[in-house]
Amino acid sequence: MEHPPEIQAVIAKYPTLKKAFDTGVESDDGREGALLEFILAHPSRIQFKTAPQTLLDAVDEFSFKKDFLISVGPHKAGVLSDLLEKHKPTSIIELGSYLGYSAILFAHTMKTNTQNAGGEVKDLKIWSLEMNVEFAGIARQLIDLAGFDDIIEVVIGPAEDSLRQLVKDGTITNVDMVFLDHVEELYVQDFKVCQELGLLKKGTMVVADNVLRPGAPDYRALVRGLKGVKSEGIIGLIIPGGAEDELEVSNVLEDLKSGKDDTSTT
Ligand SMILES: C[S@@+](CC[C@H](N)C(=O)[O-])C[C@H]1O[C@@H](n2cnc3c(N)ncnc32)[C@H](O)[C@@H]1O
Repeated sequence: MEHPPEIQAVIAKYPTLKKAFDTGVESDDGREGALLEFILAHPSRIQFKTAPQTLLDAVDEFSFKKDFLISVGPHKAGVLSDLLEKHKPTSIIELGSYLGYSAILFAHTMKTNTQNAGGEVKDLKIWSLEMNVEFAGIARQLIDLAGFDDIIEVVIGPAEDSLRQLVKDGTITNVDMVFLDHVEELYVQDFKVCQELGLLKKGTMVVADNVLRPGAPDYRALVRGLKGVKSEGIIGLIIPGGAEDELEVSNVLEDLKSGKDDTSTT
């Protein structure tokens, strides 16, 4: 397939992006199983539990050398770690686990922050919601290899159903952070589900990935127009390739009403 010169230059520099540019396919074509095999045979594997960053580095290495992965990747990982260090969440709901990269990043950062502050690691919790059973299975294996199976629970099913069930059975009553990283078209709907379930309280931080690429303009307009929410975009790069994207970081300043149809704006 013939691409414009700027795309050809990107592909020449980052060959693992070729398939995505040629076919539009970025996941679910066998690469996830190949990643698991790569990780299980990786020379750093004996360090994964003692130094979980080595596992994330190995996933990034696969994305650079073997096949592109739709994980947040190393640049956005830095942005997210900084946010966690500032906000210090102890409970997180993530919509879209994929292979567990961001969940492992969150667990590692939260655990390090908590230990540095003399807090209790046993109080940390991440619910990572994933509807693809194969991806969820690989995520659980990587989470186990990184030693975070006590902190991260991968919940299989469509995010909306899992959110409703977790709240209904009393597993979740409130969270410090929501990470939206599943499908941009569902950000508005699932943000409203979190609101309806009473999860968006004063102090909650909601972070949404990919608001520029592929883009979530409706979501951005919603959170920026909501009374009681302070929202801004932070630049994050898609790696490999270096394409500029933004994460929308929304801090809830007052409890958002849990009325189902409440969409009150400033
Ligand atoms: C971009 S990936 C998530 C990447 C992950 N957060 C990371 O950085 O490692 C999006 C994931 O959301 C999942 N997904 C898509 N729609 C979903 C839904 N409605 N509920 C739960 N998961 C969904 C996809 O199967 C895919 O694994």
